[in-house]
Amino acid sequence: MIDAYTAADVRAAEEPLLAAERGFHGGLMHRAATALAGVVREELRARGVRVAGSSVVALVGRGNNGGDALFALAALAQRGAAAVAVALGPVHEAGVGALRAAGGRVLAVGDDAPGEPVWVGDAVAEAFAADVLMDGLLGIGARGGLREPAAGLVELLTGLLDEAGTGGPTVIAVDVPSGIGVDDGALPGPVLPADRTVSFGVAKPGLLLPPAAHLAGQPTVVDLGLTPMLAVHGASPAVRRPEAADVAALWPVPGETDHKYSRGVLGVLAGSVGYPGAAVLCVAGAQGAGTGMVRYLGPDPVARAVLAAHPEVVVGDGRVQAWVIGPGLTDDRWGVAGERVAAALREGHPVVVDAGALGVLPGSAEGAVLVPHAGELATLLQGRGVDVDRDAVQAEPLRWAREAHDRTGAVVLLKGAVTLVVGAGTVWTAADGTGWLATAGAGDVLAGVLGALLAGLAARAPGERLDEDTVAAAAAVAASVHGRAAVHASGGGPVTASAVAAAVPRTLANLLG
Ligand SMILES: NC(=O)C1=CN([C@@H]2O[C@H](COP(=O)(O)OP(=O)(O)OC[C@H]3O[C@@H](n4cnc5c(N)ncnc54)[C@H](O)[C@@H]3O)[C@@H](O)[C@H]2O)[C@@H](O)CC1
Ligand SMILES: [K+]
Repeated sequence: MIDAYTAADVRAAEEPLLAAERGFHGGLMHRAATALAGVVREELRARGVRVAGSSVVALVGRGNNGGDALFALAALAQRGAAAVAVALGPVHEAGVGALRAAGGRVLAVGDDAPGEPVWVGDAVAEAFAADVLMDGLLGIGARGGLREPAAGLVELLTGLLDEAGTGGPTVIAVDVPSGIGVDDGALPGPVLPADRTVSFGVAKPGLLLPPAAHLAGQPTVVDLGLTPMLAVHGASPAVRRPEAADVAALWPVPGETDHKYSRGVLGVLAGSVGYPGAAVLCVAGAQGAGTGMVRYLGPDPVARAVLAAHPEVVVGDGRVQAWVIGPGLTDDRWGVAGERVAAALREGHPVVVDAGALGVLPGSAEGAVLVPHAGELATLLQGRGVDVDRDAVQAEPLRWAREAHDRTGAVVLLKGAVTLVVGAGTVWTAADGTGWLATAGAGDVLAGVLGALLAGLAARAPGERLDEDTVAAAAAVAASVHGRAAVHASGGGPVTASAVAAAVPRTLANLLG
């Protein structure tokens, strides 16, 4: 599990350690900088460049984030790298001293920065020509986005990096990409996109939350010994992302005495004469995820298509442990869908609600998991009197997913390259897919996978309602499996929703094996 804690929790955990350090050389900043320098060396190796003779540049801001970057540069200079700090104001004095003592250079952008004064264009050129570029402008002490002159410099560099494609330096963000909303993943101003973020102690929410997560690259968490202090403070993770072991831990694996009913029966109310494929794909996702049985409800021609693809499906009503309601329904069926959602919730069954059925939710949909994309979330909120559109949802997905949770009582899984799951407690994310997964029908498969997982979990606890955090965790785990299946099916190339569903059993076998 990647667990992310808010800046305030990290500070509260750090403070007693920093106070107790009293200038001890091997303290937190030394550890952070040593680990950071180690990651830079890894990235140099990955580029086929030796440390001695390499070029490493850091953009350095006024706080301890800049201090980390300066000490890491000093460590690299000691190993023979040409290490250059671009200071954008007054910076960590001891860090500058260490860098200079190790033979590194300091360039100054702005009157109040130490070092050789340079024109911003020259600083950009120096940074762009490096093998590795560290972003140490702002860390967890950031208030709002980058200000000038850092903002302008980052905009120029981002433009150059965009044009360069895969050329240009490997960018490593120090703790967080500078200028992101550390706790909410917002982007209040320009941010340098990183290939990798080295986060100290624990991950920060902004590394896992869209839109900032898209600029953080691969997160690497360096253990600084903070975890016991976080526990002492009673801090709990603000955002979590399941990893392979967490998928395996939650996924219900059949035992010797299990039968189809004890493994979970999923009801699927999906598909229409206009969109029969949505039903077929949803059922394919559920079957791939290993549900005990699927009961399908829908128009005859669609039922025939479902049976043709999946002869093991039972058509018609009956006992189920969970529902998927909505994929591919046309408006003539929304009324039926709304009644079925309300009935399932009354009976205490988890319900995955998608597409058209999102518009016919009961006043309180507690117990449901809504699985909209950004446009559907905007429509759902508009229907409840909120003035918001798709672009606003994409700019602040956490805010609007939370708004939808607050207004409906349901767990909200907001689909995207980074999937967000918001319930009353911890926020969950998943980001295991590929860009190729943005294809028609992929959402129907996800609904089926999640429905199957919820049916399996509900079958394990007969007569009990699944608690909200379990449902939210299941939603993130299903999104992770769906993304991983897409990666398997894709092999780096295009992928269809059918191929994603077909890859789910293999993906689960790898995860559970
Ligand atoms: N204190 C330590 O020894 C440790 C610090 N760590 C590092 O320290 C960082 C936190 O250090 P700080 O608390 O100094 O915070 P930052 O390094 O994030 O810097 C905050 C400073 O920048 C200024 N600032 C805030 N918002 C700004 C904005 N939008 N534009 C321009 N300037 C702005 C403020 O004046 C503040 O002094 C962490 O992110 C991490 O990198 C970690 O290495 C762990 C140990
Ligand atoms: K940073």
